[in-house]
Amino acid sequence: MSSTDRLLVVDDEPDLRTLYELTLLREGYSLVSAETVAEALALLQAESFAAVITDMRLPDGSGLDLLNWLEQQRRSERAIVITAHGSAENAVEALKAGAFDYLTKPVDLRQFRSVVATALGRVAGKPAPRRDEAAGKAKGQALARLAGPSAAMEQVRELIRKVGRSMAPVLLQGESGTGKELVARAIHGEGSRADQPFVAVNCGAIPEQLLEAEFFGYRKGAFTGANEDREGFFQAAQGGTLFLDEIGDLPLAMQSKLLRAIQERSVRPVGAVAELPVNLRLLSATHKDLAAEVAAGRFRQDLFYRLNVIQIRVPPLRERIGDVAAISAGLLERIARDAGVHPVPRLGADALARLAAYNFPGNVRELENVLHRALALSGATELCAEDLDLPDSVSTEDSSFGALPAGTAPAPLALPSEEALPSDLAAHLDEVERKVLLRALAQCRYNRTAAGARLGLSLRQMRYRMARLGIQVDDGEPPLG
Ligand SMILES: Nc1ncnc2c1ncn2[C@@H]1O[C@H](COP(=O)(O)OP(=O)(O)OP(=O)(O)O)[C@@H](O)[C@H]1O
Repeated sequence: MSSTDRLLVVDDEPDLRTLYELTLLREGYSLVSAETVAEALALLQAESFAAVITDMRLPDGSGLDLLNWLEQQRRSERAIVITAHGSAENAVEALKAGAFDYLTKPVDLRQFRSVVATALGRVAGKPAPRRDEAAGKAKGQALARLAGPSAAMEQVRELIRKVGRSMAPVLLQGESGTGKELVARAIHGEGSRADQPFVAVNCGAIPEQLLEAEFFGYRKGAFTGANEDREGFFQAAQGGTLFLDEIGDLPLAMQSKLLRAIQERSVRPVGAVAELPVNLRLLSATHKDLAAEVAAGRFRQDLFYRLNVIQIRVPPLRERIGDVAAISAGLLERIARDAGVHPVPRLGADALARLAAYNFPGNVRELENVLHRALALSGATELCAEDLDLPDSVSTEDSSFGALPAGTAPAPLALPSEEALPSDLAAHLDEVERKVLLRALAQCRYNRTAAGARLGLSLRQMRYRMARLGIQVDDGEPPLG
């Protein structure tokens, strides 16, 4: 038994201590117990542990005292805090104070085993850490992709490294296209579960009536068309990270169900009788001001509180325009590689100056689109300002375009002012979207995945949009009707 398997359990109730001890011993850990903060500190001073599992309420203080001590001493122990049932404040407080994760009383032993295993980078029931070469390589990749030398980006990367070490929920706030999903991937990549699944969901892209089935899965026969059991996003992300993008778009009814799943750490598939335990890290993102949404009654305060344990603001590109050169270099390399273009084109000095003078309402995604188009149209090894085809100026009022959902913000966004206003905006936008989808599909030989990728959409999002607009395409075949 190596010292990496040694645990410290702190609880003043003898029965609970015995229960935890038996459970952990059966999993193959060695452990020591303490009844008070003072005893625990004495043990911590004498040796180091892989993890500390502590009750929140202790006779001579609180679990937070231990957390603060671990933090001050820069100790490497991961802390798991056990809080009273229904005490969201305690759980959130513990996570903010640096706890790796928390459990609520009465402790579900399956959950207990799984949370401890996660803290130790193991899979419950299996003694050896399940980390392989490939995972090692995946770790840090997204963080490395997050380019930009600005102080703002450096701060974001620093926060990612820090929060990567715990299971605390993180809310990413930022305009559309600023890189929130990339930040989420980087947090996942920095964590102990980088080799487990990362599931990204665009909450705004799922029709309301399908939300529950998509999130929690369903059982065969639960509704017409449910011909087989299907797992939901929660089950797919089991052991890893679930990233809920555009969380502000979730309807209130679904917000309640999500809150319940977070509190209970279990989900019930539509049509199922039993709950399934889930153990995952929840990251969410929004371009909205969620606090204002709460004030307006459109977002549940208790859910906001649960999601917003740690907040990372991803600043708009115009606030860190000095990042444009470094981000462009990385993007050009990727675009050229995907397109099989050699050598990778450079940006000329005039092109860089042009980019630096633009205010990028669509942020990094817009920059990516601009470079995509420039590379496709130019063919030269050095791109000049003209190849970028940027509008002369975009006033800051136009930056509301930055808030358009993913994939609907072509670059650059300037509406021809002479064009007559549509009498039915929704129908007009549907028509625009239909045309864009059809064009992308045609350009990608009717391959939905490739067409989706061109528009910044996943295959799932692409399917929803196509179904909504009645576009029927089988991969590789032109549309029917
Ligand atoms: N700092 C960066 N360095 C390199 N590439 C970046 C950076 N930030 C964003 N990108 C790239 O820009 C594109 C848009 O980023 P991403 O999808 O993460 O934005 P988002 O904020 O999640 O957008 P939305 O809110 O619309 O979903 C992606 O291709 C991403 O890889």
